Amino acid sequence: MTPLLDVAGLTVSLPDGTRLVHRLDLALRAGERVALVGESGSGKSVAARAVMRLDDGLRLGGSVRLAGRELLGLTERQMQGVRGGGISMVMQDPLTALNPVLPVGVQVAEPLRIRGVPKRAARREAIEMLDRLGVPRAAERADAYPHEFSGGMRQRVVLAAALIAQPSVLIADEPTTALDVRVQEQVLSLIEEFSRDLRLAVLLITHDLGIVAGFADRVAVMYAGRLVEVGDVDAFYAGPRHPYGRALLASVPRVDRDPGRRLDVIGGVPATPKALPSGCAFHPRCHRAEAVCAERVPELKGQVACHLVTS
Ligand SMILES: Nc1ncnc2c1ncn2[C@@H]1O[C@H](COP(=O)(O)OP(=O)(O)OP(=O)(O)O)[C@@H](O)[C@H]1O
Repeated sequence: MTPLLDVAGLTVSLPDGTRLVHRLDLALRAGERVALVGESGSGKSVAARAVMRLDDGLRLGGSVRLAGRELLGLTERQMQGVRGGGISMVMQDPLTALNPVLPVGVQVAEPLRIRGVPKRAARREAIEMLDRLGVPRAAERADAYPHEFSGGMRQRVVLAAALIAQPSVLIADEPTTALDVRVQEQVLSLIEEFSRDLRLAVLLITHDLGIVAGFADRVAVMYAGRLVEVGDVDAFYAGPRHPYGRALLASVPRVDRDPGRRLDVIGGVPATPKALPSGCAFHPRCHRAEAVCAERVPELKGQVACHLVTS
């Protein structure tokens, strides 16, 4: 079956040629939920923003197709039609995503207004969407301002704005990081509900493996700008194939293990795409497919990538 979102060989570089994301391949089917995990700086957000074409200064290569339509060649005007309607994105901090001086109902309705829906009809739909996402007294609350909402309610408002124009793909970049655990679960289960009911494909970006198991169908692991592993969620939790995936999983607290046991720590300095240790396999001059050869590059001992391959 043709994927709904098909990212193939996506490369994102700084103007000086430094690669932040290197040949990323990832496909999402309608209704599928994929978690993109990896530690801070591994390139998850850069990749997601590239799919949405949000970073002007970065150079993009490869291909991003939505329902067969190539997005990388589209003009900014054409992309504005895709954003919100085809692919929507929800970010970590709902406050920065919302305009503090506009009532939330107006902001939720905006994607419909951009698409020519008359004001009253757009407001009606915005209230319905807020209600569906569990905002109490939605008709009344639509006239309130973002600061009058709690963090969890604000994230529901952001979600309502992201979903109102019925996108087929939702990219959620750490959507629950700023929320407490109970609200985190509520927001994730709302996203899951939409995914199931409306066949919404979801790419959930997170560094929290604790929330992935109950949510995703597949897990994709990024490390230093590369996708190092993609697999079914059950297979991933049963035994990640890549050393970095294994290290990531070992550092997650689990109730079924000795609660007194100290968590594994991923040692060394994380290799970010911008600051790759020289001699690392991710370095352009190295031809090794595996992460890093610590034996061949002894000065790399102590770097996280070496630990992984030699452990
Ligand atoms: N516009 C930019 N210009 C230069 N470097 C950038 C830019 N955006 C991101 N980077 C760098 O690219 C790398 C990847 O960043 P990115 O935000 O994608 O990481 P991430 O995996 O999403 O991390 P986090 O979980 O902390 O959000 C980092 O080293 C970051 O400093």
